[in-house]
Amino acid sequence: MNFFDRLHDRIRTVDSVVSVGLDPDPSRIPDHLGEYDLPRWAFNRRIIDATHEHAAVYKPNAAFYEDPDGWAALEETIAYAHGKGVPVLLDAKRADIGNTTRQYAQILERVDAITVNPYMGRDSLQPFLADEEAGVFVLCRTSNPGGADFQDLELETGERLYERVAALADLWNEHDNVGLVVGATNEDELEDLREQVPDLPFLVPGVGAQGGDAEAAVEYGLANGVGLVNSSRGIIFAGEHDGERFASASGQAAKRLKSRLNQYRD
Ligand SMILES: O=c1ccn([C@@H]2O[C@H](COP(=O)(O)O)[C@@H](O)[C@H]2O)c(=O)[nH]1
Repeated sequence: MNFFDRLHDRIRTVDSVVSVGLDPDPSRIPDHLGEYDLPRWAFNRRIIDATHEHAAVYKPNAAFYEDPDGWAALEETIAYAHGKGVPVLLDAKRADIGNTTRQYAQILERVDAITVNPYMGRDSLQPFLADEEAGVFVLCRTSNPGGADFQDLELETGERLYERVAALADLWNEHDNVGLVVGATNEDELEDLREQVPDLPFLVPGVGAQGGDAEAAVEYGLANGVGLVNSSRGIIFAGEHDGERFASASGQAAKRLKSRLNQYRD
């Protein structure tokens, strides 16, 4: 079954478009979890237990797992999320030349969806796009301040670079498996892109810690009711100073975000 059909079902089941970002910064994990072999996994397990009823997906960012214990923590996290029935979107921003990108795409055997970087062009994304079951979210207009440096450049045609990316991603969507990453911090661009590509679901990061606009994220992020609004630190570190009660604080934060976003859903 296609990722976006699975996501549609998941959104209906939990009545939520919240993507819970699993970015377990080791410097912020509660001290008492330090006694575990894999503190990041111990942390994520508790976060998943507390948030899964509100999570449309989990979005681990690969940056927080790129060391031997990290890979192990990520494997456990993916299996546990799947055990709870929650799809996993790996935020890895992948793509490279042919043989390398084919290797990168192997990860789709273990996760449901991935973020990719379009900068190297279509061939660098081909093995991801060819996987009909997986969701492929193409970076389009990112939430960071420097996102404008390249993405807002005006091309000879008069389009912005991010608009060209959206147009190409729409063409690459032969298997209905492509979405865009568009930050909640860019309200005008969100609106512009929704008009340009009405059928592509967006992954919208940047609400919560980055201060993006939750209403715009929902209004423009969803295509036919399908799309994702991500918060990572705002959920998983909501109870950073609550000691052993950190996980229940994250559950409450996920529930609050779900309710807030649901106000704006049709
Ligand atoms: O444009 C982008 C693309 C990806 N991200 C990622 O989303 C989360 C956001 O974390 P918060 O703690 O909610 O700010 C993180 O993994 C980023 O790498 C993004 O923020 N913006």
